Amino acid sequence: MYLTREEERILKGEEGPARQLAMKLLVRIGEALGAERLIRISHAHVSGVSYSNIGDPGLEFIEGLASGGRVAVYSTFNPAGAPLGMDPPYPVPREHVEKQARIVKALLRMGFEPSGTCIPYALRRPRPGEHLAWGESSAVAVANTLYGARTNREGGPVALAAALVGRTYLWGLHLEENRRPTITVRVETLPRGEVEAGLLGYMIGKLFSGELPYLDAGRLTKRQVIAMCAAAAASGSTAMCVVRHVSPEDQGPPGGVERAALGPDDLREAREEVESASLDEAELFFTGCPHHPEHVVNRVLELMEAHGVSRLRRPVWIAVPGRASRPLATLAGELARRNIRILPGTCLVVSTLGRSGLKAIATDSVKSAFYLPRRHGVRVALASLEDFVKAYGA
Ligand SMILES: C[C@@](O)(CCOP(=O)(O)O)CC(=O)O
Ligand code: SF4
Repeated sequence: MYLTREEERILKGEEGPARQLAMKLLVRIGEALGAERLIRISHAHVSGVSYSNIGDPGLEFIEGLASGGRVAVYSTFNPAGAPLGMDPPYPVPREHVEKQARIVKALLRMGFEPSGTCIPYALRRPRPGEHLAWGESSAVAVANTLYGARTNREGGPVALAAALVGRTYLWGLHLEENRRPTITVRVETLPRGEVEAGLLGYMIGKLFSGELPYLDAGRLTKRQVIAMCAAAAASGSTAMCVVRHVSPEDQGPPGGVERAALGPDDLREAREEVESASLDEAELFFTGCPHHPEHVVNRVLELMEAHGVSRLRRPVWIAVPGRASRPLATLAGELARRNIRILPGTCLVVSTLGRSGLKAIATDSVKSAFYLPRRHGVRVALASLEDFVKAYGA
C-alpha cells in the first residue's frame, strides 16, 4: 500500500506506540483488502465500548492505548453498558459500573467527545462525500444513506485505530463506484410511523443483504429513515441504501439493475418474525434505539398532555445520548413522577437487562425487537409510544 512520508513516520513509531499500533492495524487490513492507500477521515465513531460486550480484555486494550494515545480527529463513542451519570432502573453489578467507568475515562483521556451515543450524526452533522470511519451499524447506514457521507461498517478496534491516526483505508463504500444501487426495490406499502419503517428495513436487510438497494418509500421522516437503516443493518449487512428524495446521491431510479418488490405480506412476515409479545403483556415501553436526541422528552410530554395523561401506569424508558444535560437532569424528578425514566449514554441491548426479571416489554424499535430476545430473553411487542400512552395512561 502507498503510504505518505507522515504515514511512514507513524508506522515507524515516531508518534508513539499507540499510533504505531493503530497504523499497523490499518495498513495490514488495508493491504489484505487490496486498498491502494489510506484516506484522511473527519470523524471516527467507535463501537464496542460497553463492558458487557468487551469485558476485561477490551478494558485492558483501551486503557493500554490511552496511556499515551491521543485521537487525531473528532472522535465519538457508542453507548456504554450502563447509564452514564444516572441510576439505572434495573440491576447493574458494582463491578460492571466500575469497569464501565474506567473504559469511559480512558476514552475521554484519549480525547474522545463525551458522547456515549449511537447517533454521532446528532453531535456532528456529516457532509456529503466526507470520509468517516464509524462502527455502530445503524449509524453507518444513516451516514451513507441520509447524509451521503462515506463509511464502511468498521469493527471497534479498526474505528479506534482510525481515531488515533485520523485515517482509514480507501476501500468499499469510500469509493464512488461501490456506492451505486445494485437492485431497485419497489415498496408497495408505504410505511406509516417508525415501527413500519423498521419492519421495512428488517426485510431489506434480510432479503437484500450484500446489495445496495434503491428504494422509493414515499415521504419518510428523518426518524423513519433512521429506524429503517437501523433494522436493515441488524437483520443483514446493509451499510447503505439510496432512498428516493432522501439520499444526496439519489439520481432517480437506476437502469439496468435487478428489480424486486416488498408488499404487505412482507411487512406482516417481518412483524411475525420479530414480535414475540402483545402490548397487554408489556411491563414497560422502551424507546431510543437508535438513541433519541434529548428534545424527544418534550414530545413525550406533549403526547401525554394531548391524551390527558398525567402519569403512566407502566413506565416509559427513553435512551438518549451521553451524560444527560443539566436541563434534562433537572427534569428527572418531574419525569419520574409521570413514570418516565431517562437512560443517558446507554443501550439496553448491551446492558445487564437480563438480570431485571422483566419478561416482556414494548418498543417502537425493530432493531431492539430483533436483539433483546436474543440477548436478554425478553419478549417484545411492537407499538408506537402513542399506542402505549393510550393503553397505559392513568
Ligand atoms: C447492536 C449494536 O448496536 C450494539 C452496540 O454494540 P457495541 O457494544 O457498541 O459493539 C451494535 C451494532 O449494530 O453495530
Ligand atoms: S440503542 Fe440500538 S442502535 Fe443504539 S447502540 Fe443500542 S442497539 Fe445499537
